[in-house]
Amino acid sequence: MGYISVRNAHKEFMKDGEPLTILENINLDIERGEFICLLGPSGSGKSTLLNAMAGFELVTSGSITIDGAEVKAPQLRYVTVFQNYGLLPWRTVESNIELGLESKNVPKEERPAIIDKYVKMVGLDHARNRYPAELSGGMQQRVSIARALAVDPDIIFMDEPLGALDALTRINLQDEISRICREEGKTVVFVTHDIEEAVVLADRVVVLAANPGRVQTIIPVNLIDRTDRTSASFVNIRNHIFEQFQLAKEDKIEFYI
Ligand SMILES: Nc1ncnc2c1ncn2[C@@H]1O[C@H](COP(=O)(O)OP(=O)(O)OP(=O)(O)O)[C@@H](O)[C@H]1O
Repeated sequence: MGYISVRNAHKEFMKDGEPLTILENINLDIERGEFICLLGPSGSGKSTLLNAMAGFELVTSGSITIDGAEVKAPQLRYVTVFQNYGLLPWRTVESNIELGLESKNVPKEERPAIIDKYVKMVGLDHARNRYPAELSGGMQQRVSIARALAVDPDIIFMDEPLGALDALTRINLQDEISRICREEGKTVVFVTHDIEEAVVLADRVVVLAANPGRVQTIIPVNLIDRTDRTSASFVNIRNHIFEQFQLAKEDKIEFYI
């Protein structure tokens, strides 16, 4: 059994008074320290699955456990980073990073050293006294990542955290997230619909198919240099995932007749 273990997970939402299956029979084991990307077309249930693992949603049947304990609600040991940064506009960069330390009741005298470490790690030392409105989108997302890391979570759940950023900022942050999360040995579950992003980040890519959301395939990514997006091995894996992604997008209705 994995550190995060999803067993026969099934999720229904009500639509027009009828139950609609969003996730069907999902089985997935994630090991401690693994970086997993959930990749799939729109509506394949990536966010629903992430939210169920993070405790924001309950599965309709089946189970999700973390370290052997059933997930029933969000916990302080796990943090979630969303696309919209979630920064408090009236607090500076430092003070936003401190937010998580406050909720974890880290003693006040220990906080400056922790904030200092993570503000530097995400390259915002020069902007530590600025307010969110004075930061670019990429800088704001760096703050939310620093805030997530600062509480030293066991698991970081990320739901398309780079979705709103321009291409260059996105590439830089992909490389940084990959480096930082590996250095810190974090277990990460990261939702994306960007194939290249998944190759850069993931130890394994879980490709989901839609209608209903289910696991199409799981592809390991064994790259020595993840930052070289032009290497033959990078392109090979990207193409392989692309093929699976295309298959996941095709209508599989014949299997249900
Ligand atoms: N709370 C809800 N109530 C009803 N239906 C929902 C709810 N949350 C999600 N859905 C439906 O579940 C399906 C899967 O949504 P989800 O956001 O998990 O997919 P996704 O793969 O993350 O999509 P995207 O890439 O577009 O964000 C969608 O059809 C969505 O409309």
